[in-house]
Amino acid sequence: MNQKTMIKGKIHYVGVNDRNKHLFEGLWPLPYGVSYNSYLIDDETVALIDTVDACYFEVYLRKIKSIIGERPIQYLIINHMEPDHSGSIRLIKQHYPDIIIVGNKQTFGMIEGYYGVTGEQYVVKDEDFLALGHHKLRFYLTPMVHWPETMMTFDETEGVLFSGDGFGCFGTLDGGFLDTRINTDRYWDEMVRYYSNIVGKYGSPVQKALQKLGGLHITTICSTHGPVWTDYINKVIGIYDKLSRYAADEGVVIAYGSMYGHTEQMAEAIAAELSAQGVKNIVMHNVSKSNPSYIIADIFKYRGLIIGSPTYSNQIYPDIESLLSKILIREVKGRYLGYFGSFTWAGAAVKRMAEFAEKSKFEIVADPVEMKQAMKDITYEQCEHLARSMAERLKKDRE
Ligand SMILES: Cc1cc2nc3c(=O)[nH]c(=O)nc-3n(C[C@H](O)[C@H](O)[C@H](O)COP(=O)(O)O)c2cc1C
Repeated sequence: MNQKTMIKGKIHYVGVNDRNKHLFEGLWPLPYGVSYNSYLIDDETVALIDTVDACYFEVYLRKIKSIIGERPIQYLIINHMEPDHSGSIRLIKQHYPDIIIVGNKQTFGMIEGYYGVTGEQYVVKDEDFLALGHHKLRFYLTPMVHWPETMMTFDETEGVLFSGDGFGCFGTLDGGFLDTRINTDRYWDEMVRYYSNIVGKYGSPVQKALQKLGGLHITTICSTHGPVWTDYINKVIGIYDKLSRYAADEGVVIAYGSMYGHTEQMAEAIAAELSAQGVKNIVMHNVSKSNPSYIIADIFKYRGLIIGSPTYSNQIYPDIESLLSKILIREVKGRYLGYFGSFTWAGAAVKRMAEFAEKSKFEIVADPVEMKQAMKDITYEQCEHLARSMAERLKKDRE
């Protein structure tokens, strides 16, 4: 058995690592890099599942050929068309001109549009089937997890789910790719950050996909990003299930902007009182310093959210405005909200945050606190009142 590529049965890992990209989607930092996973089934009929970013094509092709030599690949199964996975379709087609591309109705328009690739197709509907020999594949359409064409491929022989971006996470695969052969510690937080930022808006389609997959006996999850999961399947599915229900733990994220430190002092006063009230999980983010992907991840983790902003040119502080937009886009649900702001001559931030509060449909725990210029005794009292109200609301859920 070739432990460097072998997963189960005749399934091999042929993915690559990207240690060069700084920002995924040009937005989200990659401190541990990212992997683009592709899988090769070296059966009587050979199938390739998803491809990799085109930058890595040479190393990718070498991996494929190290397994099948000069044998042809009959099928290229496309679970997801995002270019970090579909990027090598045209090059694969050039090397394997007779390859039959497998996708659903939504897939092929995108293949032609992105890559000008046409040719023989197998257009699958939900639960259609493809036998390769030992491995027997069934296709499950999972639209909007997180593009319209997304689908998953299930190998009924060995119980292996090729899940596309579903169950994915950031982080390269350093040496091994199987969860049983690597230290998985660094992937858990990166899974929450990946889900909340990349897939986060699509909680309801993810729930539908989980229901559809609920009856399958899954022994292995082969996602397009991160480790191949065998030992931690329940944990991985549990994380995706919890996050897609917007369920969260007891705790409070305080995200604030501050130019000269006064709004920050309000945040400090709130945090100190929350702690005095017995709230243990308090995460403070200065939005000018924390990348928003970490703030969003924490907002998915915790039920309490307190936002603070100075008034800036009669508006909310720009980085707070951007954060509020990210929260609304992701349609985060079921959070308890408090907010506070500051100004020097005419306050606007608190008014604008009230508009956000209404749109978010979050439960507001107390009146907002608005401070003119600097902290006074009354500001401390108001901040502490806001914190106590948040703590009380969180504690109710303990009952
Ligand atoms: C570029 C700029 C624009 C500002 N615009 C307003 C404004 O429109 N209305 C206002 O009352 N204060 C305005 N301020 C004052 C800030 O709101 C004030 O300095 C801030 O609330 C203090 O909080 P901080 O110490 O946390 O930055 C502005 C300050 C700056 C630097």
